Amino acid sequence: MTNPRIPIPEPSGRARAEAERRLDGLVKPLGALGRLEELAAWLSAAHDSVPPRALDDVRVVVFAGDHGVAERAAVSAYPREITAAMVRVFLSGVSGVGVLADQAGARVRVLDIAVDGEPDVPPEVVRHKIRRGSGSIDTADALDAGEAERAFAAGRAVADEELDAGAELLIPGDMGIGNTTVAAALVAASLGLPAEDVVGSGTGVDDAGRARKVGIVRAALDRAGHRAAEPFDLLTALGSACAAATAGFLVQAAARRVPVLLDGVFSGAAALVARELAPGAERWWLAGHRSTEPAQAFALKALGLDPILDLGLRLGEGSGAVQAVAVLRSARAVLAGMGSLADLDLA
Ligand SMILES: O=C(O)c1ccc[n+]([C@@H]2O[C@H](COP(=O)([O-])O)[C@@H](O)[C@H]2O)c1
Ligand SMILES: Cc1cc2nc[nH]c2cc1C
Repeated sequence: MTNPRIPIPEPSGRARAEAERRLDGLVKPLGALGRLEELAAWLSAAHDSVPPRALDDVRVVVFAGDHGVAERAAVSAYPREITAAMVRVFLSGVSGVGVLADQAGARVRVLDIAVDGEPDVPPEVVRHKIRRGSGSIDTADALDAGEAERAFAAGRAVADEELDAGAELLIPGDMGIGNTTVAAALVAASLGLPAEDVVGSGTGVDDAGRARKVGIVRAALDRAGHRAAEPFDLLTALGSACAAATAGFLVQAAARRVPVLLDGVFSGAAALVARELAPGAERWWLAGHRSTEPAQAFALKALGLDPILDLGLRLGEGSGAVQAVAVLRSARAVLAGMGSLADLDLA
């Protein structure tokens, strides 16, 4: 299978340099606004504008799906039926990300990409559905031939829908019991790491549960770790329809010059694979927060991304990233509103 590289534009180096020059002249000691200054320059480069434009229209898309590993072994602290039930919770507006998105003035859309079942939801929620569940990666491929490409294209189409409707910042959310096992396998295969190093406790499994997850990831790597060189083959073997759709979503935002705030371990793993399909796309992504999952730390390090927030979150759904929106807006406000050192009346 060939790897169709997707061209990604570069953020503006000119705007970044201009932002850095202006930040140095603001009414504060040099560098005193720390990471906010770096984010202000980053956003200026993305928008090719100093100050950058306001981020009024922020959208979270939650990609929901089931994973075969959760059926075969107790890899999660919760039953797989939670995935379908949570789709209804997202629709009712009382999910964690729903409440936190309200605080940020962001919208939340949920899509059933691969929930195992036919939930009673409006047709638009299943419009991009690829399949019911994904294969158990330790014993079989997650996806059938062609499904990774179809899910990736669906993710791109979803990003296009949101961007055409006016989105100025995209956040990928995830919902899927068992998905931290799949994310760990993708990161381990991509980076050549052993299962023990990447597996975490997900929704809160105990030591025995974590040991079971390590065993599953090890078996998955033994079975198909050698297929990591080709991104669609990797997604087919060790990923899921949601991972492929999330990767497409991330790539399309970058292709259209729109910033993304990555969330936890699942979007981190998808981003690692997405970068292989679209080198340079990572320049349009920020890491919204640090999750408790070790695989996320490895993925972000490999992508050269440093999390904005570190709140000990492990919810997924886009819940950490959406809280970083306030920080990005603050970074922009500094450039847009602060006075200059040169105007101080020191007499
Ligand atoms: O975002 C994270 O890093 C994260 C860490 C732990 C758990 N989660 C969420 O919990 C689910 C996966 O956990 P598990 O234990 O079922 O693999 C899935 O719905 C994720 O959104 C998410
Ligand atoms: C209730 C619940 C909500 C979630 N949201 C994301 N992952 C989740 C896992 C569980 C168990």
